[in-house]
Amino acid sequence: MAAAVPAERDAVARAFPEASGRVTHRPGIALHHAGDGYDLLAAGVGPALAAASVSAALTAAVLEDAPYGLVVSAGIAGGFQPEAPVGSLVVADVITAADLGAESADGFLPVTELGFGTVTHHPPKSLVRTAATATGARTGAVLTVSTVTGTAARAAALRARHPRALAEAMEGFGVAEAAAAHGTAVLEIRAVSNPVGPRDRAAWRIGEALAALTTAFGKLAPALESWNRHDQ
Ligand SMILES: O=C(O)c1cccc(C(=O)CC[C@H]2O[C@@H](n3cnc4c(=O)[nH]cnc43)[C@H](O)[C@@H]2O)c1
Repeated sequence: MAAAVPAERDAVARAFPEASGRVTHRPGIALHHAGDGYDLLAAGVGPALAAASVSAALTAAVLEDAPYGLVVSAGIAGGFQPEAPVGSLVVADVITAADLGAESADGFLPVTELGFGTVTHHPPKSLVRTAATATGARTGAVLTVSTVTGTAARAAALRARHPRALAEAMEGFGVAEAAAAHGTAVLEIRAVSNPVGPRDRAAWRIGEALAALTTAFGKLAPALESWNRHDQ
């Protein structure tokens, strides 16, 4: 599981009360072992550091002959209103880099329209279903942005480009790129701490979202045990 910051990682860790608290250091990362085969990583804020950290974890695991079967990007997020209210959970059926591209007179052009790379990753459908059923999360697109939305105009523009967007956060696409490079399945689950829209940091309900994340992982971890990645 890759969160951005230690507070998010520790919220997930609270869903594993029997965990030893053992920490393994590998180049560039610290892996907190939660038991049941889960390692928890504070991968950093933003898609670039998240990708670098997750890639380091995946590579270290392969070199130790214990490759991961799944990477989960998890944390708090902004929720598009009214579909994703504060305190609710969102599981991504599409992980999209929303600001990876170029501006033009005709509007935003994703890098794919410039002839490069990708802007979307699709977690396995059966995994999304399993996670959403277990946690009660809504499913939809989760956007990855490098700039937190701070105006109603920007929120509206993102929704116009991504009508299925339920949430925005800053790491999912980076985590998914690293997972894809290693041929590992990815899932993104987010607890909504604030509405996407005019910046009002004082209104972020971080404690409520972190508690929702703990509850979600308490249900998600056992559900993932039975998930079969070939049943997509
Ligand atoms: O200040 C704290 O106590 C605290 C505890 C946990 C997390 C934080 C963060 O600031 C996490 C940053 C992280 O959250 C995601 N996020 C949350 N809301 C949004 C949003 O509206 N737009 C984009 N990203 C959002 C994001 O993934 C950040 O990395 C603080």
